[in-house]
Amino acid sequence: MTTTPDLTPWITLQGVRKGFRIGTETVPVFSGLDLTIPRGDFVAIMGPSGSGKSTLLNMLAGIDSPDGGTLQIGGARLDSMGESARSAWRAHNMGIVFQFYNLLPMLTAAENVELPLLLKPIAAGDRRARVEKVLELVGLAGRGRQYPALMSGGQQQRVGIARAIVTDPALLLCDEPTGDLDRKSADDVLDMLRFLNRELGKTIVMVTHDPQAATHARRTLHLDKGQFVEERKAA
Ligand SMILES: Nc1ncnc2c1ncn2[C@@H]1O[C@H](COP(=O)(O)OP(=O)(O)OP(=O)(O)O)[C@@H](O)[C@H]1O
Repeated sequence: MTTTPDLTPWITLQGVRKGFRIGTETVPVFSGLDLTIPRGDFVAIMGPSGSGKSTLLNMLAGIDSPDGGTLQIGGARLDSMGESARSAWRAHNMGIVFQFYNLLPMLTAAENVELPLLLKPIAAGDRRARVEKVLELVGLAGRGRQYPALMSGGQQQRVGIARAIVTDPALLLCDEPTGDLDRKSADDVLDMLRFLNRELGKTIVMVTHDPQAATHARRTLHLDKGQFVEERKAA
């Protein structure tokens, strides 16, 4: 079954302000950012260095909080939550895929994938079954005992994706997920993300510098000077 996003906004940013204090001054990054993303969408965020892509992703992840405005995901108002509520919310509702994988080198692929499940009341046998299932889903069946250092970049990123989806979150945030990969491995990872979006209905927000990576998304938003200046619907 191929899923299509319904058009009801699921992620909503309204008038979001965010700046960073440098010495006595606050340098604004966003002075009234609006954004809506429906559930089931796959959005690529592009923009020049320093335009605020990571700042946006950190706010969506609940790692950082807006200075003003509203940020809502599903029914949750992230802007009015405290830090610990945001991290609990994050653990239950989203997975994050990083540019440099962020795998722990002393753990096997399967142990890395298992980590987010350790925070949940799941029996060890069920945990391992779930890990095996997601490793299979990302094309790494039987590779669970391997250590990350012995895997290619593309395989390590697949482990990163497996770890991000093992708790079955509705939202995946991807920060330059192909930035460290050659074209072939990048395309494999992008096909994987597209599968997760189209077939499993995951909502995906992906920051990327790579225009070809962006073509895998349903739409691309260009961030410049604190605003989205262009929106292109994928064919
Ligand atoms: N912790 C911080 N303290 C001070 N300034 C910051 C901080 N984080 C980001 N900034 C500033 O905010 C602006 C946006 O940074 P951000 O990292 O979000 O941009 P970006 O679009 O992700 O850039 P890149 O493509 O280079 O990763 C930049 O001017 C940056 O210097």
